[in-house]
Amino acid sequence: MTMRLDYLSIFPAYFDVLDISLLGKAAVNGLVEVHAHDLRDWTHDRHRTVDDTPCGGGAGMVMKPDPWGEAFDEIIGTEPDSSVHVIFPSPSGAPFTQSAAQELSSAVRIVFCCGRYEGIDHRVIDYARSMWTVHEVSLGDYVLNGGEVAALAITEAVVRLVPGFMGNPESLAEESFSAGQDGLLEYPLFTRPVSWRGLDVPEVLMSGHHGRIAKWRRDESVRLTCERRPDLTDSDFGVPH
Ligand SMILES: OB(O)c1ccc2cc[nH]c2c1
Repeated sequence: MTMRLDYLSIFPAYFDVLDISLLGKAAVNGLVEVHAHDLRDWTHDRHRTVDDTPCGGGAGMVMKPDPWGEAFDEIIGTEPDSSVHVIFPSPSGAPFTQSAAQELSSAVRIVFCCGRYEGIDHRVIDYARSMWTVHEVSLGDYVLNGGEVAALAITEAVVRLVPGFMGNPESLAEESFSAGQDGLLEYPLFTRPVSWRGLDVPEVLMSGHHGRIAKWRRDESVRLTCERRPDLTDSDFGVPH
């Protein structure tokens, strides 16, 4: 199954980067198909206008609905289809999570709508909700200048989970937030040399004792999660003794 990814933006060149690294390889292997579109291609005036002043007043400009609607008609179609996932990155969106990435990794089509200015006329999102499966998502409690960087981050989080993408899928099981880690943060990692600038690899990791190593790793995951992400912990994790 090939996952089709579409990106609607006034800066489509942001997505040229998807031709490199693993994502580029996935495209070559037919796992994903990437299409970036310039929203201004669906404007009809000399200045290729995509924005206008906000109704009700206020600072900045709002993206007009018309170009979005015409782009939707051409790129996605005019018939409802719940299998199409339309993602609007937004500071006011729901937090994007690893479980959301996992769910989206089985999608056949994902369309990223990258806003700019103060945002997109809300009727565009309402219309999209009437037609497709819509996700308004935020990467965190900070504001970017547009949706493109968020779309790239979400793309990477999703595509790396597509079956066949990662050479060694086992590595996914032990990552932060993965089910195999019970949603905990990943433990600290070490490799050779064993001693480096007076800093040594923890002895337990060189012991060859798999049970002790597993316990050390679990304890470290719990400690780090309790310290850095108490929001992810619950009574089951407790605090390592
Ligand atoms: O922080 B964000 O993810 C984000 C997303 C979309 C727009 C549109 C204008 N500023 C934006 C910020």
